[in-house]
Amino acid sequence: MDKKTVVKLQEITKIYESKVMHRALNRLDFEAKEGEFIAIMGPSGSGKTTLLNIISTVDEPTYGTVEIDGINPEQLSEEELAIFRRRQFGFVFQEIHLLQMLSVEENIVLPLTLDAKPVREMEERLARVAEALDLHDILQRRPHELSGGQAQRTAIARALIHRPKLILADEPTGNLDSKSARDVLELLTAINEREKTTMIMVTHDPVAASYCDRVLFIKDGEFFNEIYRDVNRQTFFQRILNVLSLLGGNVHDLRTIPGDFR
Ligand SMILES: Nc1ncnc2c1ncn2[C@@H]1O[C@H](COP(=O)(O)OP(=O)(O)OP(=O)(O)O)[C@@H](O)[C@H]1O
Repeated sequence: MDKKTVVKLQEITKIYESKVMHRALNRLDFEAKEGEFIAIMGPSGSGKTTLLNIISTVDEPTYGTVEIDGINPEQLSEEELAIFRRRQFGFVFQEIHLLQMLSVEENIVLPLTLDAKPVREMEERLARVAEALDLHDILQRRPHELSGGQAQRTAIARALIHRPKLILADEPTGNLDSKSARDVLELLTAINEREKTTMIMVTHDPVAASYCDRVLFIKDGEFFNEIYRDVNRQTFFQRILNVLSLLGGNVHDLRTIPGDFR
């Protein structure tokens, strides 16, 4: 049976009208099926974050249609949209937005607190994500007492606790050392496989992208190429590098050099 389509973007154009008009996306089509783990890559300024913002309904396209889980967000009121976003999405960013006054535990359950879920349900779900992400020993700590990897795992726990349909990540490993980055990617992969959560991740890092099922490359706001993972992550990584070298752009975008692959 065909997998369900979770995200469907058709002919998306985004024009920023500041002092000079800028076309950040040009007639881009994009689809994500249930359970897919997709990386979006492209040179700096190619429109990756703009695309992610449109998928997450934080921004609207100038032209084109967006459908998330069969719903057109433009037809929702501001309030409905805020609730839709909170329930359907989990966000993981490079800059980890944990609330400093709250403990790790309080940060993680925040999406459930906002939805006024019963305490028992919160506790059960907290226990489950804490176990999966190896966080139980640090639940009472404050964010400033965490390592980068622990803080990112806390942010992932918060993004997962309400079992969203879709996890959206913008450079989730950008600020981590290579060991913590690998831990986070392995965790995301495990969650993706176990829970069938759809994941879309913007990244400059070909190693991070090699954990995904599919890599979409964009250039100047347009579709450039798309490749699918094969059995071997090392060969997938090589193929990603090949497309990146065709894509051109700034070499500084490639924060990981091939020798860094593990
Ligand atoms: N609010 C805005 N107003 C005007 N132009 C913008 C705005 N946001 C983004 N842009 C422009 O749109 C283009 C795409 O930006 P976007 O942030 O989506 O790129 P990106 O691929 O995520 O880049 P990077 O890898 O550097 O984060 C860039 O040329 C950027 O300068």
